[in-house]
Amino acid sequence: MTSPSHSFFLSFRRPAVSSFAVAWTRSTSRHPTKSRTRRPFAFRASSTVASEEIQKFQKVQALSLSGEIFAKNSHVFLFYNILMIKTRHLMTPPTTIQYHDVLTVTVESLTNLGFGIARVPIKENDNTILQPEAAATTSTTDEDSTEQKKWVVFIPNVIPGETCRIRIYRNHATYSDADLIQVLTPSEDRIEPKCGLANVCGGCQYQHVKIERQRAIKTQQVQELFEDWGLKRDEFPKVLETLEPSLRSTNQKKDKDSGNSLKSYEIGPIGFKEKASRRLVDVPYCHIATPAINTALEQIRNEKRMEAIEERLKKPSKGATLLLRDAEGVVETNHTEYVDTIVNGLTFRFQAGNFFQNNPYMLPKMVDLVVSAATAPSPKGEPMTHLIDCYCGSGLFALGSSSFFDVCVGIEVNAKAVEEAKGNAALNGIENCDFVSASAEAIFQSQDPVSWVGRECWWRGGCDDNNRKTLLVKDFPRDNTVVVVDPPRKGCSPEFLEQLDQYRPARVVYMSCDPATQARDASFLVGHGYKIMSVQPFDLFPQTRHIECLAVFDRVIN
Ligand SMILES: C[S@@+](CC[C@H](N)C(=O)[O-])C[C@H]1O[C@@H](n2cnc3c(N)ncnc32)[C@H](O)[C@@H]1O
Repeated sequence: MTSPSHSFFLSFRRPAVSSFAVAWTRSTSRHPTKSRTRRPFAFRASSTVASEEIQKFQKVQALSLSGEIFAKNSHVFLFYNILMIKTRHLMTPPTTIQYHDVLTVTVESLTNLGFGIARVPIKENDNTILQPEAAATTSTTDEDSTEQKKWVVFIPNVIPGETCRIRIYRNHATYSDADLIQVLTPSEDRIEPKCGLANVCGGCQYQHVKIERQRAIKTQQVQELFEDWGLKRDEFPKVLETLEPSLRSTNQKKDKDSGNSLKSYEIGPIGFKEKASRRLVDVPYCHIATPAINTALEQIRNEKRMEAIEERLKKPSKGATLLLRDAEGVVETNHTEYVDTIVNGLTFRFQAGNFFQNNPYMLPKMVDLVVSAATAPSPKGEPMTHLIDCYCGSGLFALGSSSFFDVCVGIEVNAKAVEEAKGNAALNGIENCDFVSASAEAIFQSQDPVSWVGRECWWRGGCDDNNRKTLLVKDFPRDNTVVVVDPPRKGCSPEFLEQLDQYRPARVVYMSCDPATQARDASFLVGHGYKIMSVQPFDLFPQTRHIECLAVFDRVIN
C-alpha cells in the first residue's frame, strides 16, 4: 500500500573522511520542546526550538544544496519540527517516575512527530504517579472534563485508543519518553508492518497503521493544528480527506528478514537513523522507495563495501551521505548531475541534489489542485490573470499554471534553482514566465520589471524581443492576482507575511510541507482580511508522519 518515493538520502559509516558526514551524523533532537531558546517568530508555548539547532539545519540544507531532504532523514526534519501538544495539565515532573518504570496507559492521540500521547494521572498534592493499574483505569481522552493532574508520556508505534504497557526511558521537564513493551488492546487498524525494520528504522512512523487510518490521522492532525492556532471550525471549511498518490506500488514483496542479513563488514551499516537514536540501521531494501532505487541501492551498497575493504587502514570517520534519485526510472547518485522529470506533460530539469517534490505519484494531483485553486474566478467573479510563485524552486507551480495566466513570475532564493526554472521555461517553450533570484519578500517591491511574451504572440507562433511586455510586480492588478507560496518547513517569515498583507492579492494558494507552520501563517492571513476557502492534505509521504497540505485563501476584507 505504499507509494514509492523517487529520491532519498542515506547515511553510512565508512573509513574515509567526508564533509557531509559531520552535519548528518552529529545533530539530532527528538523532542525540540526541551530546547532552551525560543524561536523569534510567534510560536505557541510548547513550540520552542534551539536557534543552534536551526543553524545546524541550515548548515545541513546548504551541504545538501538545499535539496529535498526525504522523509527518511528524520534526523534532519526533526531539527525544527513543532511539537504541538496541549500543556494545560502539565506541571513539575512527578517525583516518583523513574527510568525504567513500567506503566499501563491508553493512547489518546498522536503528536505531529508520530508519537502516541498518553496522559498518566498523578496524585494531586505530591506529584507522585498513581499506580499503573490505577493509571490505566483513570486515563481519559476528555482533557477538559477533569482537574486530575496528568503527566504526558510519548510512545512510538502506537495508535490512538490502544492500551499498552510501556517503559519510561527518559524524563524531561514536562513529559517523559517511553518504549512500547506490549500492546494490550490493539486497534482494529493495527497491521503487521511490511518492512522488517519498521520498528527500528527512523524513516517510517506509521507502517503498523492501516493506510486509510494513516490518512484519517493526517486529516485530523491538520484540522487540530488549524484549531490550535485559534481558527474556529466555522472560520474554515472542513479539512478535506487526505489525498492518496495516484498509483500504488507493485513493490510489495515481503522482506521481513532484510534487517537481519547484515554481515560484519568494515563499513558498518548503510541506511537511516534508528528511531530516537543517532545510530544507523542497516537498510538493504526500503519498502517506500521505488523499485529502481532498491535495485541501485543493492549495487551501491556493494560498491561502498568494496571501497571500505580496500581502504580499511584509513582513519575511521563519522560517516557520509548517499543520494539516490530516481528520475523516470534512471537512478542518479551524483548530486550535481541534471535529471529530467515529467509532470503533466511538462519536463522539469534540475540538479539531482536540488529541491524537487519527491513523490512522482502525487505530483500531477498537487499541480492540478494548485492550478484549479489559482484559476478559480476571483472573489469579485473576475478571471485571475497574474500569478506570483513565491519559493518557486525550479518553477513547478509557475510553469504548471502558465497556460492559464497572462503572466507568471517566480521568486526563489537559490540562484541555481532560478537558473533551472528559466531553463525549464525554455525547455517547454513557455514564454510568459519570468523568474527572480532573491528572498521571497523582495518580490512585492521589486524594481526589476517582469518581462514576458503576450498571449497574442503565441498564436502567431512566437515573437521577437520587441513584442515582449514588461510590468513591475507592484503594478499587477491585485484583484486578479494570485500568490502561490510553498515555503520550507519553517513557513513564511514575518517579513514576507507583512509584505504579502500590504500587497493584498485577491488570492493566496499556500502549499506546505509542515501544516503546523502553515496553520500559524493561516491565522495571520485570517486576521488580515482573508478567508480560508479550502484545506487539502496530501499523503505525499505514505508510512511517515509527514503531511503536505494545500490551503486556499481569498481576500474578503480590503
Ligand atoms: C518547499 S520548496 C518549494 C519549491 C517549489 N515550489 C517546488 O514545488 O518545487 C521551498 C523552496 O523555497 C526556497 N526558499 C527558502 N527560503 C526562501 C526565501 N526566503 N525566499 C525565497 N525562496 C526561499 C528553497 O530554496 C526551496 O526551493
